[in-house]
Amino acid sequence: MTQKETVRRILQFIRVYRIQVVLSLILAAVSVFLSLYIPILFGDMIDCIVSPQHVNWSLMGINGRRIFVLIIGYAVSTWTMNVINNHIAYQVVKDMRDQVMEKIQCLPLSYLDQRETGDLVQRVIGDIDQISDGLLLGFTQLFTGVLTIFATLVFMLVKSVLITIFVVVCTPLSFAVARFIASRSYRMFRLQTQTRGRQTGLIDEMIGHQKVVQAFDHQDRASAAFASLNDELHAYSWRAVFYSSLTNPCTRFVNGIIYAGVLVFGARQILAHALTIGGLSVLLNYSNQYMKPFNDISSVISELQNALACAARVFELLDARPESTDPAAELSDVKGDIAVCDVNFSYDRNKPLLRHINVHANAGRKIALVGPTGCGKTTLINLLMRFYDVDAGSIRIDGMDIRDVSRASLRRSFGMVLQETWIRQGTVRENITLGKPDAADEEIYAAARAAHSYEFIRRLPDGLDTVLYADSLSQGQKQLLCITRVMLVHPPMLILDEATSSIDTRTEVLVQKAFDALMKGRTAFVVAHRLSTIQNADWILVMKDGQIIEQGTHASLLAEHGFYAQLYNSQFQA
Ligand SMILES: Nc1ncnc2c1ncn2[C@@H]1O[C@H](COP(=O)(O)OP(=O)(O)OP(=O)(O)O)[C@@H](O)[C@H]1O
Repeated sequence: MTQKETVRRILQFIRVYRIQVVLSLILAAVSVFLSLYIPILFGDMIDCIVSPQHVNWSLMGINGRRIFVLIIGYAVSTWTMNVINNHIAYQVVKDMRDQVMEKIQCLPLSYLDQRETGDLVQRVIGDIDQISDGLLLGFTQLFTGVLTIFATLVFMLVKSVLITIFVVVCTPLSFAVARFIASRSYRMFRLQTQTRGRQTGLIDEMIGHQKVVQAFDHQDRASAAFASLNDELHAYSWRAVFYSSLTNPCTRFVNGIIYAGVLVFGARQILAHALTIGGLSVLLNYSNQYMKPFNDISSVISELQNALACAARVFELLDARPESTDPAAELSDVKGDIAVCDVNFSYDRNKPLLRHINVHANAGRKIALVGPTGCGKTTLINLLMRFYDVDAGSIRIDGMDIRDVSRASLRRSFGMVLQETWIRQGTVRENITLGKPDAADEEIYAAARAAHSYEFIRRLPDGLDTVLYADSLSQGQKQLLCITRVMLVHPPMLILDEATSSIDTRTEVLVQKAFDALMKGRTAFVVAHRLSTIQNADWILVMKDGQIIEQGTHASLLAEHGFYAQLYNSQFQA
């Protein structure tokens, strides 16, 4: 996305608040005008001192009162402008975040799968915050900065054309000096950071791998390398400090020269009666402040560049293609007859994964999927839930192609318990009733009893009202809670990813019992990691490299002495 396009998109978000934007711009103009007009009144006050013996007190009083009113006006306009700007930035960012969150809900899983979660979180939180900061600075500093520069020039021109030209001509000198020093100190600071990084790496290596260092008698060489890095660091640090501490005195020196020049030119104009002493004080004041908006703008520009880059990332997410449209037909009164007919699928067109998968699960049957890691078990589950669409073939439930019914009704018909248990922050009740928010306590308890979680829920300090956090429960308890959650909604079909590796034996027995209870009378696909738990499955599919290489019951597969028998024996022996 080009920068122009990004700016156009940001402006679309801002356009909604155009009244506030116009108000903010008017207030910015007022505050700039007042901030520049106040020095003129001070100049007029100086001119009230006609001679050491003669001061025009009445005019001074009038000007004093004017200054008082203008200062209050300046304070009020600046404050109001800041409040409005904050409001606009907050609202724009809120609208953006709402749109992004809405978008994430309707993105296909393939989009989310292909991206790092951290990167997406960064776009929603960090990038949008950066846009907010950029907008705020853009409104408050960029516009006022540009306006201040032009208004100062006009105000100066009115007072003295000659002095204005002098200040404008000398301004680049001050910039050149600041830039020269900044580029040198930046280079040194960068070298200093790099060297510090190398030094940290060396220390980490020496401490973290002390045994290896000693074993290879490497201490002396490591110490010498450390000392040389220390010398380098000292040299760079010294130069960095030297250059950076030069910035202030040098720019002050150049500004001082400009100031002195204005004074000399001004004195000559006073002698020629082309300027008053008050007028000169105004010009001195302006020349002193003329540089400030330039510095503000240069820092705002880098901030704005950053905000634009962040905005481009956010818009890229907003422009991602949503899931294909959903048919209106609903999957209802599901009996649970699942047929996977000659399905082919791949995440990457060049790497075929599932090939010619055929499975038929009659209603109420328990189908186990086994096979080595990466063979495609989870992928088949992803297709059943229509997180991805098949490339060829079809998946039918009670004879209906799952592409002809809404995704929501399809997913509602499946109960899913995955290895990665998802417990959200909230009470036990909120966690269990995720799929049925209006469930009565009796229903919840009945589900909990059936899922063997009743006992541990009862022992929690506030029972169903206990608030859960990420680490409140053990892995096994989390799994029991997830089973209870599914038990409560009575789905006709199940997808279970058996995870028993990090559960103690007693809880494992409970989880197994809970799974058995859950599966009673329901069609279930079980991804099995331990073959001991699926011996009673009605049908076992053995997958390898994206294909079903064997299928049958536990006994028939063992009798085949094939891959399953090999897997079973290896686990059994282990
Ligand atoms: N979202 C994805 N995008 C691209 N490739 C993927 C994606 N998910 C899985 N894969 C790849 O597809 C192959 C099958 O993965 P899958 O998760 O289905 O295997 P699995 O049999 O469930 O393995 P495990 O037992 O380890 O869970 C693997 O090579 C995996 O790297």
